[in-house]
Amino acid sequence: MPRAILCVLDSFGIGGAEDAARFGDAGSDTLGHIAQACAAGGGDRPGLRSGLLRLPNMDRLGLGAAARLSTGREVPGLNFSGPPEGLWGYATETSKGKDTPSGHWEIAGVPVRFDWGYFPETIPTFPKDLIVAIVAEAGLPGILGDKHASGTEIIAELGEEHIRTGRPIFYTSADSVLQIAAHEVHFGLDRLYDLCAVARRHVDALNIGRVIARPFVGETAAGFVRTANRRDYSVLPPEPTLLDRLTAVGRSVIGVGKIGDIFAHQGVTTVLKGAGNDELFDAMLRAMDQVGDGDLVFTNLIDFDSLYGHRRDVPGYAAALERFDARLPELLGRLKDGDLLILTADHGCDPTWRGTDHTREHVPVLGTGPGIAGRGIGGRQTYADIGETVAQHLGIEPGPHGTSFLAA
Ligand SMILES: O=P(O)(O)O[C@H]1O[C@H](CO)[C@@H](O)[C@H]1O
Ligand SMILES: [Mn+2]
Ligand SMILES: [Mn+2]
Repeated sequence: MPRAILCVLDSFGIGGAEDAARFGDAGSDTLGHIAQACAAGGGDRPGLRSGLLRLPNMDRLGLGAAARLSTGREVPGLNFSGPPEGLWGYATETSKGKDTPSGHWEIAGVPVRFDWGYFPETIPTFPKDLIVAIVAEAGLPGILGDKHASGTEIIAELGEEHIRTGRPIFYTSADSVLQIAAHEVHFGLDRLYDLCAVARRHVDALNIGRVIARPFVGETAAGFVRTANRRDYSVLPPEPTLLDRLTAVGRSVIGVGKIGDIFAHQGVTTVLKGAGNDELFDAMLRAMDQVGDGDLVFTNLIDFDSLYGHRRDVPGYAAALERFDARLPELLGRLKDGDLLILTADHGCDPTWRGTDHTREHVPVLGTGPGIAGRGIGGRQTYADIGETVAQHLGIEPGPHGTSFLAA
């Protein structure tokens, strides 16, 4: 009775990407740098965590071994000495971007070989005619921002002016993205969603991957917080993904967290949401009770990236990893005969790195399930090998990209 559980720890890179320099990311290493910082006391935060990074359950599956293979370096605190108990290795991204959709689509068997459109690191960043067209169609008094920014910093900077003027905050990043932040109450959540739908149509011609609604609440700069009502308006993947291939033959795909948004709601039969990694972990466990023979549970754990990676918060990232690792036995305990669990990531977001953007890295690939013997799977040349492994495990036809790492 084969089933598959694919769990993406968003942004959990393990260093070593051969093409990192092309992104200005040579030497970035999300796991390695967090572990080194923790070993040096830089991961301590009173009431949260302290000392060496402890990830014994992922390490036992082969995380430390995979990181050593990726970078050639030891990871402080990951000292599991026996042979790894899982399928273990890393994967290299072949897609041109280091963004979330590119990473997930490649995991699902569809590398992104075309160039996304990006906005330049100038102020203003957005083309004038684009903004004029959106402002006119949406009936806005104008916009604020119009630059590259961190989403939490820009609402602290411009949130009060936004409430005063009714002008939404437009910003972007190194990703192919137009983000719009607006107050849930003063501007209105539905109005923000409508505005994003308008913007989506206008950025199609510029080949922009996503428009993202970023609602927030609070009344003053110090008190603004983003809510869980973020919504992504994504373009469709360029080819049928693993999700499409499964649902086309009648299989169920439960998307947990952002998966539905990332795949533009294609190939997902059920969506389970949750606020934060713990709720999403619970939802993943529930999903495992709902799927049957030949089905897929596909989970994205976003906090690693959005709360800690982009915020360059080493203790927060370390604590989130330790929390996930501590709960991993709950997941392992739910695996039934025929199940394949794969833990991986979509890109890096090294919290010790300059700026606030993603980092181009290898990602870990750890697989396990009842009766699956531990074995190194090496450095995979595309994330698509993960999708093809799931395809083979679930007994559907192979796709055009990638190679399964299960025995034939
Ligand atoms: O700083 P925030 O708003 O979290 O933005 C981050 O989230 C966006 C979408 O994943 C990325 O483009 C990144 O810049
Ligand atoms: Mn991501
Ligand atoms: Mn991100």
